Amino acid sequence: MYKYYCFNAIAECGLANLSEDFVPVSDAKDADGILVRSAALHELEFGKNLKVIARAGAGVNNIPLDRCAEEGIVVFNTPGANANGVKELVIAGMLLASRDILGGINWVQENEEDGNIAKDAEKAKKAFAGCELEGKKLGVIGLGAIGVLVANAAQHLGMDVYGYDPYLSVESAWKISRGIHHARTVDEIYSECDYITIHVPALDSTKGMIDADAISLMKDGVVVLNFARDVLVNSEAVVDGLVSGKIKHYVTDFPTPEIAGVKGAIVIPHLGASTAEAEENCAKMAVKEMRNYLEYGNIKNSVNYPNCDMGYPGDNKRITLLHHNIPNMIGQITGVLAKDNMNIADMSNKSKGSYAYTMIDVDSDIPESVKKDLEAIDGILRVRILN
Ligand SMILES: NC(=O)c1ccc[n+]([C@@H]2O[C@H](COP(=O)([O-])OP(=O)(O)OC[C@H]3O[C@@H](n4cnc5c(N)ncnc54)[C@H](O)[C@@H]3O)[C@@H](O)[C@H]2O)c1
Ligand SMILES: O=C(O)CC[C@@H](O)C(=O)O
Repeated sequence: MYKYYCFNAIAECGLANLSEDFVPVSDAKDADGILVRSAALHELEFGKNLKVIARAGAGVNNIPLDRCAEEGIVVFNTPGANANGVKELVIAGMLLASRDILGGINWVQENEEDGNIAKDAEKAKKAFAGCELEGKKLGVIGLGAIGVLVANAAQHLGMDVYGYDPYLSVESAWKISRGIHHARTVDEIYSECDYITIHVPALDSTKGMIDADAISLMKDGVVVLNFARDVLVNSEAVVDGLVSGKIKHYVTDFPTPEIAGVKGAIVIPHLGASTAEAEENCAKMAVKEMRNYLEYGNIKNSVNYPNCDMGYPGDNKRITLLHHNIPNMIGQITGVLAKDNMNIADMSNKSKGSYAYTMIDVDSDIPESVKKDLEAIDGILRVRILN
């Protein structure tokens, strides 16, 4: 029996994929697994039974990844599951910044009682005229699941698209349209583009990257779009840019007190992934990841441990070990099994940064003493016996 706790509303169609072996609990401290969207978990003290956190979404800056790794908690996210929803809102954001659609809609609402509204609209509309996207230069910073979709869609709209991503994955390279220009430096994006959209994770290396220096390189009247995270921009610099007119519009999915009321800011209440499709995709993927890990120990799409998948153990018994990525771990682990005369049928060991994961299938029952002996090895963070 596995206990799980949901920190946010997780789409029902995902939860429906949990078997009757999974029961919801009302206190996160009792859970084996946590499902979460954007709730901040940094201050949360984790229960000792917690083994997995599955983030139904892409960004994991709401989760203390290193503390989780040290406490033997595997954190997953759902790569790409909400990318299309965000892409569509970014395109909408570019249109809102190009045409004064919001101003026009407000004018109609303010004049709803006007019996001559049809005629008066024809006079008023010149105040809301804009420009087209076609032929304009778009810079996309970060060509992951979202950035690639935005770049390709913008190209289909006739934009001249530049992409910058020094860590481009092979998967993204396969997906990106041939016509997207490869920007070799981020400064090239800043200086060349009329629209700049950022799709990178919030990391120490990316926080505040749109600062006063970056903005000073941009064209006058640039449109900056941020559907990734508020902390990627220096708010003060963006507000200064809007006030001076250097930035024509700052379109963001992240309301903050600094930016919310500033003229030229188009602020959306974090709706990028709020589509039925995105919520369902994320919930299904997060539930699948949590289930596969709790039931079989398989890791796919973890952000703090390596991927490692040995499928279904069949008649074998499975031991899984989360540990530090240090020398002689395998020797010590197999030494414990050898002492108890256990035969290894299959095994896998993978590492990611400072952490590693070992899965071992044996063809006999596993005595409780083996678990204790394995836990006693220096550097072992969690041992599970999946009988
Ligand atoms: N508004 C929303 O609702 C919403 C929804 C999904 C994701 N997001 C945010 O968008 C971010 C991107 O999502 P994704 O699904 O595309 O993630 P992703 O991991 O698929 O892509 C991120 C890309 O950024 C690149 N990158 C990292 N550092 C970079 C740098 N310094 N310069 C340029 N590129 C860099 C990576 O190589 C990767 O290709 C997430 O981390 C999350 O914060 C927001
Ligand atoms: O869950 C959400 O609504 C937002 C998720 C989004 O910010 C993400 O990083 O995937």
